[in-house]
Amino acid sequence: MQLSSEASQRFARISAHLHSPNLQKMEESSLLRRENCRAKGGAPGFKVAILGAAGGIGQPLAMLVKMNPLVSVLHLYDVVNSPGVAADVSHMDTGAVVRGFLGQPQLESALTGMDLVIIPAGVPRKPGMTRDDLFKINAGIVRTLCEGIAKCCPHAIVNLISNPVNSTVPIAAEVFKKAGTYDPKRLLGVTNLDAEVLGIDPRDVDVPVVGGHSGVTILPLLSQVKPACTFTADEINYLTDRIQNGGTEVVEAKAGAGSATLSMAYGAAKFADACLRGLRGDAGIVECSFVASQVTELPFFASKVRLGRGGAEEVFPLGPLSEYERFGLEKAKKELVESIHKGISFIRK
Ligand SMILES: NC(=O)c1ccc[n+]([C@@H]2O[C@H](COP(=O)([O-])OP(=O)(O)OC[C@H]3O[C@@H](n4cnc5c(N)ncnc54)[C@H](O)[C@@H]3O)[C@@H](O)[C@H]2O)c1
Ligand SMILES: O=C(O)C[C@H](O)C(=O)O
Repeated sequence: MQLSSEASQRFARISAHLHSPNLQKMEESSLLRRENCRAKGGAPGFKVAILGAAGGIGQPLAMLVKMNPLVSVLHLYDVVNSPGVAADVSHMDTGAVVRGFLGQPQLESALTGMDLVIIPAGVPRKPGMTRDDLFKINAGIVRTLCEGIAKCCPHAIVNLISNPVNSTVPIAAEVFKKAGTYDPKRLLGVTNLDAEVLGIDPRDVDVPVVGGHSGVTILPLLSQVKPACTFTADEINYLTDRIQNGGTEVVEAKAGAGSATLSMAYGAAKFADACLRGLRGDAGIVECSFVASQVTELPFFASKVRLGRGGAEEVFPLGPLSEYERFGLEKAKKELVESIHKGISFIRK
């Protein structure tokens, strides 16, 4: 086939590149150039690491974060399979430079220089288990990963997904306190999935879901729903139960194959995007998250927070509660105090 002169020149240029003796150096320099590229709109791109990136949440989350124009570098870390996930995701034609890191020896390289670290590492529930049943395995995983964060990217914002969140966030806080790097504004438990099981189009409704992330600690404030509407007592009981047990519904439906992964990856990607827009300095970024808090007498609590350059820069109070919600709040706090104490004493023991 006779190539046109322009096509043959282009072919010659590509062939010269592919056969160039310093191809690897050229590729690295182009990756470095992209790494420092400006995100859309001229702001610097952010560097994000996912720890547990080969998991049921980690893989779709990696894909969704790779699609985020605010991300210039994406590090995918796991103890298995992360090089393959990185190779796969790197073929997406979006801006972020993707690298894979495998196992403890590569944890520090995965973390160094990161702006945001998302942690879905750890085992999920099987039917009949509570999230607290995951503590004995996941507590140690979260401790080790957070020790790496304290050493390699102490100023990164941390999005903690690993359950039991009501205990893993206190664990992370204690690790950071021991390392002298603790900034309560930069440690956020991911609980936004709870608000998306209302059974109505979540794009049309906003309900603050406060407290924690397990059973009765998940407290939807239906009296504060926007747009405003009133529910009957039966509807309030039904909706509250659906939201508190949304995760368990998925665990039972998956019948041993795990818990929410695709919906969690979506929720976590949205939450990470909110954190990055806050880091960029956007105003009015408000999400619910399990954070260090003075909203109640407990040291940690989930409520609406305003995300900014410093992380959760403002923690909002609960606002007016119905009698049903005040009762639910006392039940939530009773369980939460135990979970928080369990996390803290795991490190302080
Ligand atoms: N916060 C929430 O709303 C929410 C929602 C869903 C799931 N979860 C929790 O997220 C966690 C992950 O769930 P999943 O379905 O993705 O599980 P999964 O088993 O599919 O994936 C977990 C991944 O973590 C990795 N991993 C294990 N030990 C590790 C370590 N030391 N360092 C790095 N990676 C490690 C595994 O290799 C695996 O790839 C579970 O604890 C689950 O309960 C939380
Ligand atoms: O339910 C689980 O165990 C996973 C997660 O916490 C969820 O709410 O989906």
